[in-house]
Amino acid sequence: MERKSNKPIRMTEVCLRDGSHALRHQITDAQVRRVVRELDDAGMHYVEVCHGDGLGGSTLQYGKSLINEMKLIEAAAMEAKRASIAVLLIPGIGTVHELKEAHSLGAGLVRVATHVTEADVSAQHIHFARELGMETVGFLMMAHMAPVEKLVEQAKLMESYGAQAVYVTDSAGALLPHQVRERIAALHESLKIEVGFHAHNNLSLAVANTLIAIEEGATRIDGSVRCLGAGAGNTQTEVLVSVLDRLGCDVGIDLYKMMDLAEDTIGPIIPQPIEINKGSLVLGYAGVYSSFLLHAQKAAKRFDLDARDILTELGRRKVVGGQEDMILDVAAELAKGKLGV
Ligand SMILES: C[C@H](O)CC(=O)C(=O)O
Ligand SMILES: [Mn+2]
Repeated sequence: MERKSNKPIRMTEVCLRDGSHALRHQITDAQVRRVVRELDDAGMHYVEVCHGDGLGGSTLQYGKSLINEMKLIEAAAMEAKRASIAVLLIPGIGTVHELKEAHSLGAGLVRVATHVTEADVSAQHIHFARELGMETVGFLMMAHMAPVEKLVEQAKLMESYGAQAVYVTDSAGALLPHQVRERIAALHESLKIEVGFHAHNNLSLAVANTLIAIEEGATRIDGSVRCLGAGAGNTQTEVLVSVLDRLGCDVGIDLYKMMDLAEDTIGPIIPQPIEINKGSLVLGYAGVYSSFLLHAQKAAKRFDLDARDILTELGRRKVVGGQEDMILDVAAELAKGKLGV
């Protein structure tokens, strides 16, 4: 495979963070321990562990965690011999206090996540993480909502604050292949630091888009084993590793071990198939944050509505991560017949 970067590809497994959405944040420490142990043994580079909405996300608004994420981070760090434990932090949801605690328990990398046009709110957290000595990465969410020039501008801000890599984050699984190509190419050209890509599979494009990202120079790549992530899940790790292997690109991850983990360890944890169904498809089609799916389905039940109508209206309003309260507002308005469907 032709790649614009000659740096090694390093993968982050997100099933224990993005997958937390799909599991309604009910992950146990025993599950975390087993998954981390097996990922570590398979050669995974980074394993992200925390609430689905990042540090501090366990709230009524985002969903309460069964087990305190700090306990999960500590358990993960105890199991990982080679892999680095990563956490995600959305400034405002998580604070520097939680970051400090996560670091003291063994987290080695933080991804500071903001909406794609709001990189400026990441400055304090990026600086703080660098002072702690953590590997520090910027994560620009809902990347389909900004034109290429804006994305480059925002990524450069994160670079100037000290980020060591910046991700294009396709939170809604809405980016089309040519849009991934132009975004990653522009960042690879404009930044001195590494570029990453995080996909959601709502339009069944996650693996294909990830391959394009790698061709265009992305070297930090996210996957979720068995697609365990929000919406239709992420780039399926074991599938990506297989395809990369077929393309002659060795990422140093043991394929059979990943397959066994997907089948024997993750399979029994998943309460419902993570698939492209009418709900997750609408996420990608309408450009809605993937973690809104289960909240919208719950609201649809409560107000006797079709979740697709709620999601479509949220997409029309260009709602972004952090505006989860809008899901109930929109559902209530639809139920009162205030909005046409
Ligand atoms: C907090 C979000 O779930 C982060 C993420 O994985 C995304 O935007 O996608
Ligand atoms: Mn995600």
